[in-house]
Amino acid sequence: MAPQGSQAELEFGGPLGAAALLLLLPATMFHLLLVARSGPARLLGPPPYLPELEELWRPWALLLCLTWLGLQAALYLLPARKVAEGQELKDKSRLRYPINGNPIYDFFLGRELNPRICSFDFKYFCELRPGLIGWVLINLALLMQEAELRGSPSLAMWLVNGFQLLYVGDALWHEEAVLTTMDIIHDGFGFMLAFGDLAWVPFTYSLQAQFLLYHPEPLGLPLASVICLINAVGYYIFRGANSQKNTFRKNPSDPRVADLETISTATGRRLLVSGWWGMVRHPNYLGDLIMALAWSLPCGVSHLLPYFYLLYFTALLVHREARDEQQCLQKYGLAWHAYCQRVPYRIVPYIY
Ligand SMILES: NC(=O)C1=CN([C@@H]2O[C@H](COP(=O)(O)OP(=O)(O)OC[C@H]3O[C@@H](n4cnc5c(N)ncnc54)[C@H](OP(=O)(O)O)[C@@H]3O)[C@@H](O)[C@H]2O)C=CC1
Ligand SMILES: CC(C)CCC[C@@H](C)[C@H]1CC=C2C3=C(CC[C@@]21C)[C@@]1(C)CC[C@H](O)C[C@@H]1CC3
Repeated sequence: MAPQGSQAELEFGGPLGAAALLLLLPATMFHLLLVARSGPARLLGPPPYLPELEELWRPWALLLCLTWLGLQAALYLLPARKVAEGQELKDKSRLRYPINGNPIYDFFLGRELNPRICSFDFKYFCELRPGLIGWVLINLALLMQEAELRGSPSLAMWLVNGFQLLYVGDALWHEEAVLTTMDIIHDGFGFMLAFGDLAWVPFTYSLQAQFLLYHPEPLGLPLASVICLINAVGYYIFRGANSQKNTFRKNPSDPRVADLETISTATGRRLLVSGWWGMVRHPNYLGDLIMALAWSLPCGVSHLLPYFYLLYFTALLVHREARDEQQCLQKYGLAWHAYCQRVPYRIVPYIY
């Protein structure tokens, strides 16, 4: 069993890294929001102005947030829903309580793996609905604001809204797949996921639409078609890879995956070594990154700001891939080494 508590290897740079991220993440989010609405929209450099403290406090904004969470929580609790069985958890239901846990590190990553009140699972609830749907609603509000401002929404705004709506719709349609992510199985529910899900996703993932509202970008049909093609290629790889693995994990004899080549592991689970998962070790990340590029391109190339998501996401996925690699090495040992030899590239064929 993987070491836990005080013996576990610390991630995210340990307490120092966690302390830095606690400050950096909210500061970055504020910086991006302030800069997006300024004329020069400079990603690097100080923000154009700092709002007064009173400007940051609006009772109705708090009420709106609480109402949004309350509404989502009520919908989540509706009795008419499918109940899915989750994966075996990292702690195998045996709890250990180290006395001298580091409070900053624990606050960032969360001590509690899956906090629940009755059947209300805080982490699962936050991971998808409020933040992802909130992101789409913010995008839509920006589209409507642009229509009010300029008579009709621009083609660039339509593309950004359409692409991101597809992405969120896909995540909600395949909701059950979230149960196999490391966020649910491995990470605690701390600042990273609470802030990430509820603030970072809706406010920074909608940055392209925010940028377009203040910095209109003329976009011709030929270029728009190329961008649509890039998004379609990304989505094809992303969905193909995720569905192939999910189908295989659910039922390895399913005709759609039964012919794929696999290697056995000591745990009894097998690893795919052909199909999407024989191309690179994380084909789904590759597709996701191609889509991220397609979301930025409608904003033109005059500013770096709309490419923030692509840059951040590349860093997130490289780090996530390394973490997943460690976890797979612990789970599968020699079989994982064999897989890495057979499929040497991590995300981008022949490059990385
Ligand atoms: N937009 C965003 O901000 C983010 C999006 N994502 C997206 O979410 C999706 C889920 O990503 P994530 O949770 O990181 O992980 P993955 O869906 O990539 O799952 C990784 C797991 O898949 C299994 N696996 C790995 N290789 C193989 C293989 N060859 N054959 C069979 N199983 C294999 C292993 O688990 P096991 O063997 O136990 O099944 C491994 O731990 C991705 O599409 C990603 O792009 C992720 C993070 C952020
Ligand atoms: C605030 C930090 C910099 C990092 C926070 C990370 C979170 C925003 C992401 C961690 C894993 C995520 C996943 C998704 C959204 C972003 C977070 C919460 C998806 C739900 C996006 C849609 C995909 O289809 C599934 C993803 C699972 C992981």
